[in-house]
Amino acid sequence: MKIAILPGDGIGPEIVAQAVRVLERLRADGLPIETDTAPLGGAAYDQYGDPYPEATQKLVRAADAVLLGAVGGPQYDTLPRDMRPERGLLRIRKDLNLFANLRPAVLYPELAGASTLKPEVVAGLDIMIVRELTGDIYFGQPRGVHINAAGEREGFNTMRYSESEIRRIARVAFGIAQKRNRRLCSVDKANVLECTEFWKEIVSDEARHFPDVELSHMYVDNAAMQLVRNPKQFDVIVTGNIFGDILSDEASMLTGSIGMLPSASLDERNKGLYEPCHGSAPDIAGRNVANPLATILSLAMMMRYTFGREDLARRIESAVQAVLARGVRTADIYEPGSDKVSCSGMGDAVMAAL
Ligand SMILES: NC(=O)c1ccc[n+]([C@@H]2O[C@H](COP(=O)([O-])OP(=O)(O)OC[C@H]3O[C@@H](n4cnc5c(N)ncnc54)[C@H](O)[C@@H]3O)[C@@H](O)[C@H]2O)c1
Ligand SMILES: CC(C)[C@H](C(=O)O)[C@@H](O)C(=O)O
Ligand SMILES: [Mg+2]
Repeated sequence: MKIAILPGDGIGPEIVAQAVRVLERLRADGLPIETDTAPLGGAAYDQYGDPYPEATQKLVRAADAVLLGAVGGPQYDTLPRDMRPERGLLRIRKDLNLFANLRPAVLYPELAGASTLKPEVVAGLDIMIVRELTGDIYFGQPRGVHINAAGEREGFNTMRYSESEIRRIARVAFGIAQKRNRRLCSVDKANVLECTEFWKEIVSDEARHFPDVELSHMYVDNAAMQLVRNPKQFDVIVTGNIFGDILSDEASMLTGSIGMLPSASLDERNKGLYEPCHGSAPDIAGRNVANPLATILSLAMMMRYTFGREDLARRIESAVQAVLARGVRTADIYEPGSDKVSCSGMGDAVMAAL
């Protein structure tokens, strides 16, 4: 099992360090893990002048799975676009063909009070957002800023999806729905955007192969509203890159904090990159206060999806649940009366519960 570790920027190194402790425990218990570390994002730009340098490319291409912290920071926001940390992240996703991004929003019962929504609205929540990750307005050409016919500067990006891109993500989402409660909601803006009307047509066509899954469609603006009105109506959501980015951040607050939301980004053969859904949180970086659970839970997803080790995934998830049940909380999920710990303190608690 070759695992590439990319700590990234901001809180990335702090949260990844806690997940690596968990990995090391699994290795000590006999799991044949080989790890190697490389920079991505701003850290890579600082070292190599490239947010996705060759050394990192080599390492991740040879790995079975990648564990990533997060990238980005205000000091990089004025760099030319291709040098920015976020571009490094988009390049690695494209390079490894990680088109299927799974973002499960699961509420641990102990955190019902940490959500900003009423406990009865979120209690028992378990939804899976399947976000297409290598297409859409993120990668469509042309893009840029030019002078238009009226002589004015104009910025533009292009929303684009090919039929095969839609079919393959639809098949992944239907497959996941089959193993859950067999309900799939495809989110689009088919009332306005041709590209997403095409999305809806192709997803509907794929439904023929999955007669046991109930397919519904929803406009993205309504979906944003329904997610906070009655999130438990959803089982699996499938959507494009930009809508999935936004809806998954929204869904994170249903679980108490963005610091709780893990993700898996998979290719056709379940090689994967695993990262928390949140960013590098420059506002709290370097203070040892970030919540490492989304990263630790991403490691659980790695065991499940890339290595087929459901037992180890459950072991990690049970440890997280046990720690939450004991009232251990980082600042983002803190409630009066609970036991407030640092980022590494949360790591200590998870290690003790493993
Ligand atoms: N996958 C990624 O690497 C990724 C994802 C999103 C944003 N970013 C980048 O991160 C930088 C900051 O972006 P942003 O501020 O919009 O989003 P962010 O997710 O980094 O932070 C949003 C808010 O959530 C808090 N937060 C995030 N993760 C947390 C954690 N683990 N524990 C506790 N609190 C946490 C932050 O302190 C902040 O208040 C930008 O450069 C952005 O481009 C990277
Ligand atoms: C940093 C950015 C490129 C990234 C995205 O938009 O996909 C992030 O927001 C995410 O959700 O992983
Ligand atoms: Mg995002």
